[in-house]
Amino acid sequence: MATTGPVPRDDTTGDTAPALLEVHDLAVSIGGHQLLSEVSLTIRSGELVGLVGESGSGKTLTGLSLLGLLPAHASVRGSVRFDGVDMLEVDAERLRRIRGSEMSMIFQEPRASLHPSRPVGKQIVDVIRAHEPVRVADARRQAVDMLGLVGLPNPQRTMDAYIHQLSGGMCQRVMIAMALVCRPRLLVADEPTTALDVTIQAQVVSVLRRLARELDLAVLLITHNLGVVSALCSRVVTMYCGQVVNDDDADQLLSAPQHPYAAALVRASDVSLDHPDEGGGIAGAPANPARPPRGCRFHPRCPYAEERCTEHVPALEPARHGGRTRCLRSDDLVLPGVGA
Ligand SMILES: Nc1ncnc2c1ncn2[C@@H]1O[C@H](COP(=O)(O)OP(=O)(O)OP(=O)(O)O)[C@@H](O)[C@H]1O
Repeated sequence: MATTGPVPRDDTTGDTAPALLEVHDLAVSIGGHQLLSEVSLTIRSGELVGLVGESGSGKTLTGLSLLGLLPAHASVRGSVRFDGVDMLEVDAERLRRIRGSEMSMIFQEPRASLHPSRPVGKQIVDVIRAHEPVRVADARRQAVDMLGLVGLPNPQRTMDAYIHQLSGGMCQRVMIAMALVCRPRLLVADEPTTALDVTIQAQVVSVLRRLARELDLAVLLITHNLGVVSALCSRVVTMYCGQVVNDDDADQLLSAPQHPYAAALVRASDVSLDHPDEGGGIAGAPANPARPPRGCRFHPRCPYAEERCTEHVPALEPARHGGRTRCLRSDDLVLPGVGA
């Protein structure tokens, strides 16, 4: 797992801020296959939360669910409340207004989300004018300001650039500017640094961290990369096989994880940090959420599994050292963290 290097984290958000987003028992099926089940998580105003897990664990589907961006044929149950609004019940027009102006999402490949033959400035102006009744000249000023805020060196010139004239890191900053120009309260960032080299990853992380503070923005950061998470997030939600299995303070997760799968992820990232040639994967193949194993979904790969883990389904419950975890053995296990 690549990392961004040691970027100090900002821990200024206390746990007393009101919940901005509350997801409760979210379940998503597509084509008759249940891909998410019992997904619950909370994000407070201004909070930076990581969403981690191996490929296929359901991170992106969770992110898309929050913004009502799942395929039309998906069936969704549970509840997603954003600032008091029930996102699963809201009508299409309200949803369109919320997206972009109150909640935004950015993706791994900014070039795929930006128009190739329209200057980036015009694309940002379009977003502003889709949400706010402002004149083009005012929208242009806002766009230039935002391009400056994300740290692009010459915002005026960037306004007229096409994406093929910009580097990957600059495109990602343009994408961030576009997502934040209407000052949303929550940004869902899906692998925003994965396509970038390590130095540029660190720059993008530091831009997100600064903007979160300056704009009082909450961020749900979806990533494989625990280095990026530890640089940015104060809390980390871990998914396995379509479920949340652990929800913990970032320091707790890294130093003394409370779920065997979370511990395996931490260990895998630590191994790849110290000994990149060793790869650092987790033994065994990830379970398929459409055909989960009986009992605890992680038990076939879990070195700590007992007989009961093969039969009983663990609930996501308060853990010994704070946070919540989904493990029948959470009371007696002591799991190694980074550097152990
Ligand atoms: N539109 C879809 N139709 C059918 N299955 C889907 C669809 N989107 C995702 N899936 C399946 O749902 C599961 C979760 O996918 P998701 O993309 O949310 O995982 P992820 O954790 O984000 O993985 P990655 O890190 O690779 O992006 C996977 O088994 C995936 O194949």
